[in-house]
Amino acid sequence: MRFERNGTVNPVLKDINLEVNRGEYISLIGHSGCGKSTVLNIIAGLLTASEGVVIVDNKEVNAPGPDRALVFQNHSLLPWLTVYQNVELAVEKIFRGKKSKAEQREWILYNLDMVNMSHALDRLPSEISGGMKQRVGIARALAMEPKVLLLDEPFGALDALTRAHLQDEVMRIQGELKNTVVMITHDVDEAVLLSDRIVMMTNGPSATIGQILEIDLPRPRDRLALADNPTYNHYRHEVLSFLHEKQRKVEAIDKHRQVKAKLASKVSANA
Ligand SMILES: Nc1ncnc2c1ncn2[C@@H]1O[C@H](COP(=O)(O)OP(=O)(O)OP(=O)(O)O)[C@@H](O)[C@H]1O
Repeated sequence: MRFERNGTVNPVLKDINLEVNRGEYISLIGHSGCGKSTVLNIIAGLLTASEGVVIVDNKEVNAPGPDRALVFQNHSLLPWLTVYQNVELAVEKIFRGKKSKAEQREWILYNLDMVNMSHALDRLPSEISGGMKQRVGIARALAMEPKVLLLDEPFGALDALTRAHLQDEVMRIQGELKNTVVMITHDVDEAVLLSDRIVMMTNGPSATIGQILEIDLPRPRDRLALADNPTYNHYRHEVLSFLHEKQRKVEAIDKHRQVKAKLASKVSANA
């Protein structure tokens, strides 16, 4: 993937080749700016790859579609609609002519119940907490019955307790519905806890997949029990060492640049 701005070409991603199985939970992890959101936006059809294609269910996709629902870090609810109406909007769009009004209502309630939001159906987004907004965003995405759920740091803006609670809910829902999920995260514990595979990306420019780690931990997973589990800690260590090794490289390159710049300034001062 290349971005062009003011006549300058910026190569962001290169050779991203990833096959995701149906029902699999994949996390993308990598340093800030390496291109994770770009990958997700290409899958969502919001960006078109400079080269290559995205295939979902044997079909090439190059525009947004209801088969791929995206949930952002900053909950994107419409502020003038209630919790119920926010989900209703998506459900009406997808199921118009396919489900009756009563069936649609049942489906909206079912999905809001799934994320434990049945108690706040008539509240506006401004009247609920950040974690609750994120739940509604997830319910709205699930209600679209997407083939692929795309989560862009869905828990990033939440406090630790709410984050843990919502992670558990997403794990439970995914266990029930067997959604295919691609999630961006910066949180190593979150990646290990939730994923079947962790895709670790190298630093940009021309970022690519550096390593893929398979997380072979039985489900359902319990965060407390896993804290003392040596296999869990091994996976955690693998991801941390990947990220730190890459980080060291960045620092090494920066140092190299600093040294070069210092030398250059000395040379020009002596000239
Ligand atoms: N529309 C765009 N036009 C030009 N450059 C872009 C555009 N979108 C992203 N970039 C650049 O592409 C690179 C990757 O950005 P991206 O947002 O995908 O990274 P990221 O890994 O998701 O970062 P973060 O973890 O900080 O959210 C960055 O250098 C960014 O500045």
